[in-house]
Amino acid sequence: MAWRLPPVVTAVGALFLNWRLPEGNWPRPMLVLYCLSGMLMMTGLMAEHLGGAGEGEGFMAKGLVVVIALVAVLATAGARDLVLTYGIPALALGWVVMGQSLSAVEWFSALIHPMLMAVLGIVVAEELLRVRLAAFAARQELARNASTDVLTGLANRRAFDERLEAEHARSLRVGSGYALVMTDLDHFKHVNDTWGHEVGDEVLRELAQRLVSVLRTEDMLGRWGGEEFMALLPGAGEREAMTVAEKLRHAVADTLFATSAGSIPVTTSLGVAVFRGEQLPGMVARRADIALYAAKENGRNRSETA
Ligand SMILES: Nc1nc2c(ncn2[C@@H]2O[C@H](COP(=O)(O)OP(=O)(O)OP(=O)(O)O)[C@@H](O)[C@H]2O)c(=O)[nH]1
Repeated sequence: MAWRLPPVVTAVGALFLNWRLPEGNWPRPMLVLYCLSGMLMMTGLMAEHLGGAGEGEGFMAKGLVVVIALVAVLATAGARDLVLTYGIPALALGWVVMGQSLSAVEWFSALIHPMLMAVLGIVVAEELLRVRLAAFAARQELARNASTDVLTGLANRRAFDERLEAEHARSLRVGSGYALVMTDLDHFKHVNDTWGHEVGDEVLRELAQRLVSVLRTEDMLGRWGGEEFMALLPGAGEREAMTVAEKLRHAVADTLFATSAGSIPVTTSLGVAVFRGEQLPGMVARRADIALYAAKENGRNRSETA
């Protein structure tokens, strides 16, 4: 009874804490304590059994089931806690065994199984942790790929739309507002036709970097279509958005693009639209598109506002 009481007390304690402090910092230390008390219970039952005064093997088997369940939960966090929860009971057991006048063979047979289990448990726990971390990293990578444009590394259309919808909803709710700046390369077909698609791709990558370097951290740039990019400027009004559009335009036009085919002059046209309480974000984007069309019509390498 004395051996079985500590795991019960810690289990009840965990339930109590879960009730009183659901957001507290207690689950991990409590789990370690829970596991340690279970391991000590098992050690105690084994020691008594070895000393001849013990409860039968049936009790040990039941205790073992409890211990396996506890350790399995703790093992998912790696070997760190297991070294403690295995180590202390193993030392206690060694101490008990040494205190008895046993032959070397009896010593060995008493200690070999717990020791073997401890080593195996620690190895398995580390391996489990490694597998779990690898699976987590793979999931993160998958999520990143699903929202990233492969060529430029920018947010793809899907990821941009998600952010735009969130910003639009926020603007409708609290009136914060935002602006969209749509950017399109001028005569990009000519770049592809003259220097090839590879060089066209190099231009797109360099363009993405230059545009990002102009924007603030809270802004977002996404690849909207083939050679179209869209910037979302939270909280921006028309004047501010036009200033940003001009900065973007200069960042492209003022310095030649260094490509594998040599230095190429590149320009962009930009269309600006500011949120005006439209019901759908697509309506704002549509106005940015119309402004961009006007910029193309008015001679390219310029910014226009809707
Ligand atoms: N290299 C490369 N080219 C692309 C990509 N996506 C779209 N394009 C090209 O972008 C060009 C767009 O051509 P147009 O729509 O005629 O526009 P433009 O030549 O830029 O002319 P304006 O927009 O009117 O100034 C086409 O040649 C497409 O093949 C891409 O990922 N890589």
